[in-house]
Parts: sequence; C-alpha cells; structure tokens
Amino acid sequence: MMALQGKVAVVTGAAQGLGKGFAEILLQNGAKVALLDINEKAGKELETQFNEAYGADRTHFYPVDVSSDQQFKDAFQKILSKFGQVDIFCNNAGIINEKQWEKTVSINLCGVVRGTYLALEHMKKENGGQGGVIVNVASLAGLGPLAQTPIYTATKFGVVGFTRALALASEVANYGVRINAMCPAFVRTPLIDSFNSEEQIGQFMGLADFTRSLMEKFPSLEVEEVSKGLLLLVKDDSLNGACLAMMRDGAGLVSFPKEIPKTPVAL
Ligand SMILES: NC(=O)c1ccc[n+]([C@@H]2O[C@H](COP(=O)([O-])OP(=O)(O)OC[C@H]3O[C@@H](n4cnc5c(N)ncnc54)[C@H](O)[C@@H]3O)[C@@H](O)[C@H]2O)c1
Ligand SMILES: CCCCC[C@H](O)CC\C=C/C=C/C=C/[C@@H](O)[C@@H](O)CCCC(=O)O
Repeated sequence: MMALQGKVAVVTGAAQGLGKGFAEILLQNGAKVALLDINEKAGKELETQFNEAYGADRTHFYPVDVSSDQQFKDAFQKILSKFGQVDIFCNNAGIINEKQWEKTVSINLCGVVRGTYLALEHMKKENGGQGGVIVNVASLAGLGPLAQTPIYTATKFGVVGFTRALALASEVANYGVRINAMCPAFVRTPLIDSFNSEEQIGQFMGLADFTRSLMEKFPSLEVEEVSKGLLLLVKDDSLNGACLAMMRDGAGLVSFPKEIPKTPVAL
C-alpha cells in the first residue's frame, strides 16, 4: 500500500464537486495537494479553506484551463518549484456540452491526455523520475452509452481506452507509474443537472426522460463515497490499468474480456 504522507498530488477540476472531494481525501491522508481549475474565484476560496483546515501551505491553487497546453505546462513547472515533486496526478476536470462538442472533446479527452503526459514525463523512471500514480476520471458512460450525451460518452470511452493502453505501455516498458481509471455512475454534483439544460444538451433534450429513468436505475452517489474509490486506486500498489466502476449498490473493478465476445455472421 502506498503511504500518502509527504506525497504531492495534483487534482484538476478541483474547485468543486468530485475534484474538491478528491483533493480533500488526499489531504486527510497526509498528501499536499495542488488544486487546478478554470474557476479562479472558487479555487482561491478553496485554497484558503483547505489551508485553514489542514495546515498552512498544504494546498495551493493554480488557475488552469486543461484545454490549454501552455497553461497546463506553466502550472506544472510552478507546482514543481513549490512542492519539489509530483507523485499523484488526478485528471478529473470534465464538462457536458453536446452543442460545443469540440470543446467537450478538448477538455474531457485531450485534457486528460495533456495532464497524463505531463505527469508521466516527470514520474517515469527512465527519465530519472520516482514513479507515481495517475488516476483518470471517466464515468459509467465510459463503459456503456448514455443516449443523451453521445460526445460525452465518446470522450469517456476514450479516457478508458487511453488509460488501459498507457497502463499496458507502463507495464511493458517499466515506467514505474500506475495508471487507473474511475467510472462512477451519477454523483450528486452540479454536473448531473445538465440533462435538463438545453444549452448543454442541445438536440438531445427530448431524451431527458430517458436519462431520468436511468437515474432511477442508478441512484446518485455522494462525492464522499466516490472519493474513497480514488483513495483505493491511489494506494493499492497492485492496481495498474484498473477501471473502478462505482454504483450505489457497490463498487467493483471491471473485468474486460480477453477475447472479443461475438455472434458469428455469414459474410
Ligand atoms: N457528477 C457525476 O454524475 C459524474 C459521474 C461520473 C463521472 N463524472 C466526472 O467527474 C468529473 C468531475 O465532475 P463533477 O461532477 O465534479 O463536475 P462539476 O461540474 O461539479 O465540477 C467540474 C469542475 O471542473 C472545472 N472545469 C471545467 N472545465 C475546466 C477546464 N477547461 N479546465 C479546468 N477545470 C475545468 C469546473 O470549474 C469545476 O470546478 C468529470 O470528469 C465528470 O465527467 C461525474
Ligand atoms: C446528463 C447527466 C450526465 C451525467 C454523466 C455522468 O458521467 C454520470 C453517468 C452515469 C451513468 C451512465 C450510465 C450508462 C449506462 C448504460 O450504458 C448501462 O448500460 C451501463 C451498464 C452498467 C451495468 O449495469 O453494469
């Protein structure tokens, strides 16, 4: 089990919702945490709140839009100057916007790639790094489709595929870095109200009742429950390439088929 005392973590999309919960559980377990978010006001307020609760200088906020390569790189350098190292990197920032779908891809998928490559470059043993762990936040919609959000679904499938491929690369090439994904069902944060917003859902608004019925099948989780899942993926040294599915009736590591299950067809 990885001990978190003295470790340095980075969490994107940390100003509210799941990111805030992830940052807090890492602080409670002894890590220092760099908070990254596009929302400067909420981020700075959270920095003050966390430093008061967990000790001065345990947390610092960096304003970053994860769709900007430059902002991400600049912040990473500042984090290294302040904290000296990065051991844990959680790519959590994500949005739902089916109308501005290229923006959604740039944040939800490209943002995860940007953060992961920055972290990997620093952590990789072949670069003189100390190893570490990266956790990418996907969704249950990265394992099965959410009809109202095809682009969001595509980005989350992308996050799962990217995480699994890179985890395999890390194992084969011995990077010394573990890379895992989280796939929670609905979680009680502002994001789940999106299904009712024409601005975010656009042409798929007519499917709102379909999402509502899915929410009955998968009752909302609380941020605190999902945060325990992050802690598991960070601490358990045996986990690399793991996808943790989380639902109200229980969490579990997803078993992906070794062979593709298929029904034969005549060609
Ligand atoms: N809430 C759910 O039901 C749920 C379920 C499964 C997965 N997720 C995933 O969890 C992650 C967090 O979602 P949440 O529910 O906490 O959402 P949220 O909207 O409450 O919080 C998202 C945070 O990300 C920040 N953010 C948005 N765009 C950004 C950008 N370009 N750069 C940096 N920060 C940015 C926001 O300012 C906000 O603080 C997302 O990736 C989401 O897809 C959420
Ligand atoms: C518009 C609100 C969007 C919230 C998006 C969040 O990421 C939450 C997504 C939550 C649930 C998605 C469920 C998708 C489910 C199906 O595809 C289902 O078949 C998956 C089956 C899983 C199982 O039963 O084991």
